[in-house]
Amino acid sequence: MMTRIISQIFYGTLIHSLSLTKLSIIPNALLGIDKFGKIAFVEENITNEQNINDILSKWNINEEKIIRLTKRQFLIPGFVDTHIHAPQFPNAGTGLDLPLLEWLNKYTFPLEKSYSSLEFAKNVYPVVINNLLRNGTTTAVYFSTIHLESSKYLAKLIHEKGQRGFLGKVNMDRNCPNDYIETIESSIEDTKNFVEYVMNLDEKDMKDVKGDEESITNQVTRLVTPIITPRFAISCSSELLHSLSKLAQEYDLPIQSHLSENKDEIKFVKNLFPNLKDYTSVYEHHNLLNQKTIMAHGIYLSSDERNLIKNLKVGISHCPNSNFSLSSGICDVRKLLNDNIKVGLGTDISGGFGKSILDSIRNASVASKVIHFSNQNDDRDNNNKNSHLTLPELFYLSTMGGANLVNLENVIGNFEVGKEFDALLIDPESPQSPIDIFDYDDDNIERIFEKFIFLGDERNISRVYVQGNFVSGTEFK
Ligand SMILES: Nc1nc2[nH]cnc2c(=O)[nH]1
Ligand SMILES: [Zn+2]
Repeated sequence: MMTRIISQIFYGTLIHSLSLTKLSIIPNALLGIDKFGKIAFVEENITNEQNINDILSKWNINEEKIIRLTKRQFLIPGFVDTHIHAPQFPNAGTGLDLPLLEWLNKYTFPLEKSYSSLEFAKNVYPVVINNLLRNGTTTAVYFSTIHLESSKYLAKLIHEKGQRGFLGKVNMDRNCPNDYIETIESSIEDTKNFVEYVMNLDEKDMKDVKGDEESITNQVTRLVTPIITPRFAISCSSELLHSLSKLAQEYDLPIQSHLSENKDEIKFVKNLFPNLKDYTSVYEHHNLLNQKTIMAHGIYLSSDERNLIKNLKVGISHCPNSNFSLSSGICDVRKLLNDNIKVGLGTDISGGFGKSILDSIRNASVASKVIHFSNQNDDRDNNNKNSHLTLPELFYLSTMGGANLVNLENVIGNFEVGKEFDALLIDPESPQSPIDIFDYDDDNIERIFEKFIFLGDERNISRVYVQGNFVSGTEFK
């Protein structure tokens, strides 16, 4: 007897990653979602109405639950932004004339301190989440500021708007302005308060699911998770770093920070921790590196540091727009991948000015080509191991790569049966679409997908789903 209740079906083309190099395009697929937002089935090559009807009756579904995609529309998994500063949104697109440490002091800290006012936060944060959802970011790994009330408000908003989010209250107790700094005691106390508040946000949803008869096989994941967030080694005392690592262990939480982004930053860290071997060792020494840690940037890592990162299963968030915009440098992602290090993409707003992961993909492509031709002379015989990132690789990084960083590789990132449905319905022919399609394209869906990745924008993202829920886009009539 088939008891599982199917709440929605899509009929059309699916595009997703099966591995770093394997992009899968499935035309004429029927994808069913159950009432928990999980993918119940994917049937391939369904080319006639009889086949559709057979599946509908097998699952006891009524025809009205089918959303039929047009010939050129397709579904892709939602994008994962593995590094974004929500409070820096008002600065996006401005202040890109200075390198990191000067940029922080002149532009970033003065903006972030404004979030001591909840009213200020209320004017910014809804815009941030709406904007990201519109751009197809179904999961975001956020920094907020040091402020407890504004950070709680942001967590509640992510939850209400139905985005999947990892949110950290920022911790910093040194080398920052007098009016934007915490004591170690307030930092820890506020972080505990924040963590407990966020953990309770999803309680109700989890209970609703638990109360259901099918709950044992159908547990869904929580949508909003707190993440421990020492800003970076420069702005945290050793004592604070130790206390934060204890907190992460006590609550079994992920951790995020910045690592090896800028040469002056690396020198400063060396001065602050002269007895530790390198920047990565500073975080390791304080027990902050494990498989739940996400470090942004990692541009100047030595092979020893890469080894440590690989062995401890730390993920690197590659934020190429920010790396170009703050003149930080170019991260050699190919080298990280060759070392089997987990990599995802991030926007790093407002170090980077692009709000969409499509922008990160494009900048990651350019960055990898620049690295490739600057390496060409040394590595002529080793072309494959050092080549630029391909389209399947870039797409993997933006979806499955991000899922790996947040340890949700079994929950989101592609359309495997049993995963939760975080997805985007892409319409290359939407009104005002920036994509031109010609007869020459011959309805080749792979070409149209590639055009979306390099030319498309939010106008092509017609509908956005998180855990099966419609969270942004246009309603179907
Ligand atoms: N890009 C970036 N790097 C940082 N390092 C410490 N804080 C920041 C920040 O806000 N942005
Ligand atoms: Zn950052």
